[in-house]
Amino acid sequence: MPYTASTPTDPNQANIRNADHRLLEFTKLTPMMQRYVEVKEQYPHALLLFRVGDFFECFFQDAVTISRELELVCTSKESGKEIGRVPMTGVPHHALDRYTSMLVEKGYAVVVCDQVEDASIAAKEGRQVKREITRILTPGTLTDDGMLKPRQNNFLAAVVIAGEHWGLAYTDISTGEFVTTQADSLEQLTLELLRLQPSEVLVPTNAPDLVTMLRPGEKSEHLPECLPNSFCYSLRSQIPFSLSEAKQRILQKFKVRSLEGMGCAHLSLAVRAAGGLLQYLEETQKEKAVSLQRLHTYTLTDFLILDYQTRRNLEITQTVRDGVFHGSLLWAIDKTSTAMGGRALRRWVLQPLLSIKGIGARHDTIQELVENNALRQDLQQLLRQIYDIERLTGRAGSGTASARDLVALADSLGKLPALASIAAQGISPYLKALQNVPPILEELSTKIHAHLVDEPPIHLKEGGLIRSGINPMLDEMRHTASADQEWIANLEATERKRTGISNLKVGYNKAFGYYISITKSKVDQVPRDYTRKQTLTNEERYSTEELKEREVRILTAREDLNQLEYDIFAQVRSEVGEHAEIIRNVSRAVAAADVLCGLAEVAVYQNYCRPTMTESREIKIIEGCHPVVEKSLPPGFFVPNSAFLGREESLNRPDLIILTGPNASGKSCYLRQVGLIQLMAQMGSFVPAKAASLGICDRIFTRVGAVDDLATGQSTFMVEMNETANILNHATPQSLVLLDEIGRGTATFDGLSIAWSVAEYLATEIRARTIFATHYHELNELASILDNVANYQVTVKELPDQIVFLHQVQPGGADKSYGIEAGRLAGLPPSVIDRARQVMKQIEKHSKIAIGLRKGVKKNGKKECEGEQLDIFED
Ligand SMILES: Nc1ncnc2c1ncn2[C@@H]1O[C@H](COP(=O)(O)OP(=O)(O)OP(=O)(O)O)[C@@H](O)[C@H]1O
Repeated sequence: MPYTASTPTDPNQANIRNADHRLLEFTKLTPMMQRYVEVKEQYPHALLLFRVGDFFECFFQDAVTISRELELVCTSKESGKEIGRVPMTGVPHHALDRYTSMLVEKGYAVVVCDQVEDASIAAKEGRQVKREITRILTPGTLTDDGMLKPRQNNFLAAVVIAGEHWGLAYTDISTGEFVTTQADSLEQLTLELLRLQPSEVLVPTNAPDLVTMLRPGEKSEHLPECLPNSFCYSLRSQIPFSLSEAKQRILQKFKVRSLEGMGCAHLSLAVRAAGGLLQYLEETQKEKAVSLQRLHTYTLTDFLILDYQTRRNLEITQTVRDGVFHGSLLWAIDKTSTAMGGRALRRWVLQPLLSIKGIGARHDTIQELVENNALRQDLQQLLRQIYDIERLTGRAGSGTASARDLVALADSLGKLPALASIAAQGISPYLKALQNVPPILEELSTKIHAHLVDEPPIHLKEGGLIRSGINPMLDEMRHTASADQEWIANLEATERKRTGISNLKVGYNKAFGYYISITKSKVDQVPRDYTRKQTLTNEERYSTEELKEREVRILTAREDLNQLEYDIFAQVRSEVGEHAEIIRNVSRAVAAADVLCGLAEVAVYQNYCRPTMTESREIKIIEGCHPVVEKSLPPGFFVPNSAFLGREESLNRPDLIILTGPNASGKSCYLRQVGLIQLMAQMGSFVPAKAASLGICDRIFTRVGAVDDLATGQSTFMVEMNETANILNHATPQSLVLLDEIGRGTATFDGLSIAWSVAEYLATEIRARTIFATHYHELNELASILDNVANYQVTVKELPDQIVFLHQVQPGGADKSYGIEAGRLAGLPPSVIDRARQVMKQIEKHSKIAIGLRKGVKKNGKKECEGEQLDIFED
């Protein structure tokens, strides 16, 4: 549906010259359009959705077109590559929410417009249809360079402290999710806050460190990036979150006798945080706006820990360079069909599991969905028709759902039995969970459909919501009202006949009610019983006793009627709200099934394999790929590489790999791909490899690249050292450590020494599974000293006038760095290159590096040297 821009004729349009030219189709710059212009400038990737009658169409922005199958296809502005698509064929307006929330979930700003005039009239007059923006939905805040930051969410959190330990409770205002947990350290707590990105955190005054840390703009080791700009926190000294008071509040709120069923009975800090949050919600009246789900508890130690740097370096939800969704892991694997599924996938990817059983249940389900294409496709087809049940139920529970929300909810609930019966063909755990749809949900769906009309109006108090035959009183009132309406309809003809005024009209407006309108030239024919109501330039408006009487009757009856309709609607809504907990349980199962169908689809199309998960320390990846780089390259271009890590009694695998290779050969890519494969396996996904056997990791650490942190005034080297210190202080033998270029931010010898000792410490003291990418070829010597260290290199082929990157990781250390060669290819002047070669020869001649070169003897897996182990650059 291509867009054709018209030439601006309205002077108002001059104001929008900076905006996208497509705005020219608006005929008037309303305040909302002005807002659109601002949004468009702020959010270059905003999509614009137009509502046209019962359907909405999408007008493409820079990056969006509509494909032949009528899907909304979003493509990257820079690369022109597709980044996602949404089916758009004849979507009824109540489906708008589903699509918009899905797009917002995926990181787009969405502008929704309503058509404000009849398209056929506009077409006849050769004009564009007038549209007005009704809603602008933005997913997050803007970065300095105009890109979208990840969506800002609706989390509200409360924290309590006792010694080293913390209680953390949070609620998602849009879904009513209400959760509590405990953290054993400040690091654990802040990691969780970073994952949640709450828009508000309540902090007690006795946690000054956290208070300082959360101050906007403040950065620290634990919170290296402050939470979003909109983030604010309240110091609630008045909320002592006392245990007994907190318990009382929770019991009262959920009308239960004990905390046992909520899993937090023994976790006093979690209870106090939850109680404090409840108190805050009550005090600030926010409680009325949230339909809280029953409190549940989770344990932070059930999940693989991904610290802030690792989330950033592995580009899990957004890319490092641009901070955008496109190019992230989530982008590569998100094939969810529902907004709930999208949210669940995000949770899963940020909280990979530690339990083999839990991971196995997800893998089993994916395997079944991979093997049974028809089952997966049938499920996905139905899932696409399901709206955001979680949020719609939340709105029903808090009394903010519109009639359209309820109809959308009913449509979705009505699909669940069919979904369950398709799932019944499966045997895996998550499909079984989908089979239990409580009958009450179907009853609710039927009830909503029986009560509400198919296309209810937006405004609840304007009537027209409830079907006939539902309430005798309503039917009676409608009957009376229609008799009066008929009387009014006949009045014009009656009065024309009585007065002989052929152009007499009966009209209505909100300020003056019903009136009889007579043109000025005919006023001498007005009967005596007419009383004047209003004088206009060319007409006089009158009323009669009878008309006044009818008017009062009609207006009162209409008000009563609308009120009764609203009451009936509110009753249905609150009935839905009463069953919110049951609906949410089912919606969680739907979201999980959606995630798994999506992951299965990715596994099928990208040829992923099911990893074997073990309790061992083994990391064995055969022909692994980087999920994002592979997807971004043409098929067959990515060179797969294997990885073997984790020394064990019987097996001679290394704990530490020293990875060398020229610039741009693929070291970082390899490093990240090993991390991503481990993470994907533990979140329950299949992995981009031919085969994989993976021991569970407790943490993944990464240290990639050297970036100055100007905001905190930390130098490249200090940032690097802080991050390295954090790794050395927290890594365990179960951890996976990925280090890229440690020691590059300082003088060569200092850097080399530090790189050496860090690698040695990791291999001998911690024995964490580590890949250490470096340009210091001297580190290859470590492999001859330590049994659990191996050298690998990324290979290149040298041709007379160029280097060909083979991107192949092979055993052995690289003996050449090709740095000067890279400089030559980059266009450094020949004289500079020649001089560099000369200088290098000199350095090589005069400096002999003797790092543990002396003959050593093996003892306890370590080679012991006769003399000093480290003699660097000794002549
Ligand atoms: N296995 C691979 N198959 C195909 N292309 C690859 C592979 N690995 C990396 N590449 C390509 O090579 C580019 C450079 O890779 P990468 O950044 O990992 O190199 P590097 O060795 O870490 O470089 P530097 O030392 O300069 O940081 C990547 O952007 C990617 O497009």
